[in-house]
Amino acid sequence: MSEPIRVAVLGASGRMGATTVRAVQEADGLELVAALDAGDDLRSVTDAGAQVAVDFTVPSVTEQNVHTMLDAGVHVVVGTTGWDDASLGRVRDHLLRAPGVGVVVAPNFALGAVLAMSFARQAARWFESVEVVELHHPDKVDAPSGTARHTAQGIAAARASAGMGPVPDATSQTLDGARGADVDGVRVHAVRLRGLVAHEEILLGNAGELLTIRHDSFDRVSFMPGVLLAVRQVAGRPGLTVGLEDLLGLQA
Ligand SMILES: NC(=O)C1=CN([C@@H]2O[C@H](COP(=O)(O)OP(=O)(O)OC[C@H]3O[C@@H](n4cnc5c(N)ncnc54)[C@H](OP(=O)(O)O)[C@@H]3O)[C@@H](O)[C@H]2O)C=CC1
Ligand SMILES: O=C(O)C1=N[C@H](C(=O)O)C[C@H](O)C1
Repeated sequence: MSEPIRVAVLGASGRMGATTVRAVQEADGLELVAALDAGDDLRSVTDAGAQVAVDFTVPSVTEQNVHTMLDAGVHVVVGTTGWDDASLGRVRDHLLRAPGVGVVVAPNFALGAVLAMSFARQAARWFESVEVVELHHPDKVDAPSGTARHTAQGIAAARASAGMGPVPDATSQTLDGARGADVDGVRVHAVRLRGLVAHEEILLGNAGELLTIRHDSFDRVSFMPGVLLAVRQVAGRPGLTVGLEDLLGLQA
């Protein structure tokens, strides 16, 4: 039998970190060797001999955590949101100086959410109108969600490559925020409600018809199959992988 993959969890006391700690402890072929939270010294990741670090911390620290892990030669699976082209670019550059090391950054590890994004990209070129609504628990610190941004960016790219123009919208008088955020020309709306976990609706409209693609995470265990898949695959994927699509054999 092969040796288990040694895993560290960063943000281990948080909602996602605690769920990940349990999932790693229960998973075949994985061994939890470190569980860190705010204030802990990242050197304990390497002291514990971790091969893969999973980051579910906060947008303000996640990039620095990844650079520190890369300097230590540790593969990283990142679920924390807040990434943009600039921060991803800095990690890509850093990886040139860390040959053989892999980083997977995924805005959503729920298999249904990844499929919903893929379906939305597939549908995008056939619908004149599209808007994204994300709905989350009220303790979430960022809006719109990383998933909604990724969804909107994918839809916008699909529309652009199909040569489509802007989404029709005659709004000229509005209260600030009423039309949501503009992500590459796609309107994104964020709802925060006690009782929710993580949900997304993609609304695609044509004259006389509406296609709704909806995904619901009712429990954080929904993210764990994707997290464990990434932990198992990251060492075999040197460089930066953004999104789980490639790991699931879906078109990004
Ligand atoms: N990709 C995906 O599938 C998913 C991604 N997420 C994302 O994951 C992130 C975490 O979400 P969630 O678990 O709900 O948030 P929580 O606030 O519950 O957890 C974050 C944890 O990180 C800790 N933390 C803060 N700074 C550091 C640090 N420097 N080093 C180590 N730990 C630190 C926090 O400690 P303290 O509270 O003391 O500051 C807290 O325990 C968010 O960005 C969220 O959007 C969430 C769900 C799924
Ligand atoms: O904070 C959360 O809860 C979630 N965050 C991620 C995001 O911003 O997309 C993933 C999921 O939506 C849950």
